[in-house]
Amino acid sequence: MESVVEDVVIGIIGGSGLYHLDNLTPVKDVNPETPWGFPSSPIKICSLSSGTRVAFLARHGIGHTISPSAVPSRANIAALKSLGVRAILAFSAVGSLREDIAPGDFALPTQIIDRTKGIRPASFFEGTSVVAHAGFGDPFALKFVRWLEERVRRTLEKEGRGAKLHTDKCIVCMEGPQFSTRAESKMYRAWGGDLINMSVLPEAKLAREAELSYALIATSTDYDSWRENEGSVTVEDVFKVLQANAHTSRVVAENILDDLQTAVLDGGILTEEVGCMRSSIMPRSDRQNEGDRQKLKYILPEYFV
Ligand SMILES: CSC[C@H]1O[C@H](OP(=O)(O)O)[C@H](O)[C@@H]1O
Ligand SMILES: Nc1ncnc2[nH]cnc12
Repeated sequence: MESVVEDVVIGIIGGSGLYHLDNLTPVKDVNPETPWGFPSSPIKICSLSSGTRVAFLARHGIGHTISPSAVPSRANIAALKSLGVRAILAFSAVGSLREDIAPGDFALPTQIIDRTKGIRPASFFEGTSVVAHAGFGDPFALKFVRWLEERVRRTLEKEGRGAKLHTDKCIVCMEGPQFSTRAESKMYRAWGGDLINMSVLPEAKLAREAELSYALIATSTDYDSWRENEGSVTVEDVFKVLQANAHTSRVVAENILDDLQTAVLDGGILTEEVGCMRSSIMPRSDRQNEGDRQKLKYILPEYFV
């Protein structure tokens, strides 16, 4: 197991367009091998000018070589936890299902609709003899999300690009890799979806199982395919906005990470997730396989002694 990287308690997961945080100073790369394999890319430990260090991971690999269905999310979450990370701030390029969420706007979702197709390993307990049912009614760490709201909004205002922050939104996570049909896009709107991506699951579920606080900054790139008389989304549309959104994401990270480090170390924004698996794992039985318990110890050392 990779040893804890001193002082690193925040993990950043960068999505499409956000493959590095080059406004921070690189300290070193680490590449922990977990019981679920290696993460998408080596993890970059980066430092702010204050000395605050964070762990950055590119979800699709540095050269965007991993498609959303093939992202090794279990290895990603386990690797971050093994370094000592306690809160994950993830970024994602998303489609907008609402007129008022324009390309270039940012959003902090609080709910998810799962439209993945069961082909992604979605639990650390899958394939083991240990059964657990993590609570997922509130799929994001709500205290962490609330903490972010004011700070992200202020940063967007200060940056002056006109990007708005939308809160309390519902994100649909689809399988892909193809984009949605027009009928699906309209159906998601009727269901109450506001945003759509291909990445928030199983990432958010695995963070919960590993007792990590997880929040997503959704950066809007397009209007998906629901608008009458408009073309349906293409990668070309997404790319038109991706670089500007990635730049703003780096500015947001740089502006909030010092305060976030303090908040995480205080523990004030972590209270919901820490300890949540204690009541989610089925009681120990002598039928549980010892090898499985050792594997799970990697993410939950308190429960698998
Ligand atoms: C490049 S468009 C579709 C692709 O972009 C998003 O990636 P990420 O969430 O990692 O920013 C979306 O989820 C899809 O994977
Ligand atoms: N319209 C869209 N659908 C799914 N994922 C996306 N990522 C960016 N735009 C998207």
